[in-house]
Amino acid sequence: MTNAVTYELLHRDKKTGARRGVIHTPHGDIQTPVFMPVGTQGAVKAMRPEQVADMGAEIILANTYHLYLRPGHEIVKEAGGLHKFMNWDRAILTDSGGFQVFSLGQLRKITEEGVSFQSHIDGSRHMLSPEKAVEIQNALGSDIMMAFDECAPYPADRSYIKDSMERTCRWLERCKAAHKDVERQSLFGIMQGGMYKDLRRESAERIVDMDLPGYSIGGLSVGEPKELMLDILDDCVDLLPEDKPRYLMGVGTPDYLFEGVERGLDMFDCVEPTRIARHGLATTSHGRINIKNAKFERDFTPLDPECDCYTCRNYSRAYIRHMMKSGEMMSAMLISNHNLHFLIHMMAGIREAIEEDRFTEFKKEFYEKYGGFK
Ligand SMILES: CNc1nc2c(CC[C@H]3O[C@@H](OC)[C@H](O)[C@@H]3O)c3nc(N)[nH]c(=O)c3cc2[nH]1
Ligand SMILES: [Zn+2]
Repeated sequence: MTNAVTYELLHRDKKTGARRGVIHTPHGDIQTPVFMPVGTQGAVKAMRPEQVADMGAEIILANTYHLYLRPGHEIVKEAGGLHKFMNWDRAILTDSGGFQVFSLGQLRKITEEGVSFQSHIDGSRHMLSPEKAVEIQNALGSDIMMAFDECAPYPADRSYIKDSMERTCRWLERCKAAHKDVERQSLFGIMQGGMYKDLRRESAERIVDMDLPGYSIGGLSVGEPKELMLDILDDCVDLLPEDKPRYLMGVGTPDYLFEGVERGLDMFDCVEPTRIARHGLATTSHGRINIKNAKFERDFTPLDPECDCYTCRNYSRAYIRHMMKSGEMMSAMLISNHNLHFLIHMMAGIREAIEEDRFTEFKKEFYEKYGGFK
């Protein structure tokens, strides 16, 4: 019985925890460390799949909660599955909806069975359970399925986090029991435990015991201070198996990516690159720029002079500013393309640096040019 998804460690940096690997999936290999563009509702916003593939993305995310509510997982299944439906033939990771249903606040009720909630679209009532989350992801046909978990809020007291983490472990047992075709899709477990290192250790022990093909660290990037997240990571990344992929959910911006890689994490996802693009913010080698700024009105240079993406090869800051100021969709298309390319390209640089045992130097060079992080 071979798992759909397997990990191969290729090289580890001599001075830090950074590691270089490959994740083998039924829809191709993923070079790690990897940044995964987010396509929550079945599209990476303002991007066509060919563009996302051309810039080197080997895996994208989609979301169980959103696709279940609209258009419905049965429709996606009838269409031949999510790869066919969205015209993406590389790897897909679907998040379980754990994060979404918990961020619905008052509109949801948690029981041992699962979470009942009101749709943010039309107010209709639904129940997401571990079994339901697995059924939906089976219908979507993603290569990596995330377990149904509770992404606990921050801050939260210890007793809440303990109960929540223990329930998430029980839900993981149920996800594992419900997922049958392990050769077609791999179920990843999610470590919870809030900001309590002992609860994180207990969560790690219990989920690693279930011997799943891969694991993620959840419950972070939920508003906690950066130092706190890094302190938690210092303690818990190595609790996850060395021979499996380690995914940090919802992270992040360039600085967090470097910090996560340095601690031995392999996979990252964040909506930021496309979300900030829609507000006119571009990530460049010399920090972030807000294209709406009047100083770009007659600036005929590219967003980032060191970037070779489609946007930077063909358009100026003045033009993109004009597109943004006149409300043209082209601004979101061009800046999203650049921001994603920037992160994908940055990760390629990180992979190369790890191979050549110069990750620390690469990180230092990047930080010196990029300047202070937001
Ligand atoms: C941003 N910070 C953050 N995101 C997180 C996500 C993904 C959000 C998912 O929601 C959408 O992005 C907001 C995308 O589809 C993404 O996969 C998480 N998902 C699960 N299942 N469990 C977690 O503990 C969790 C924690 C997160 N922290
Ligand atoms: Zn560019």
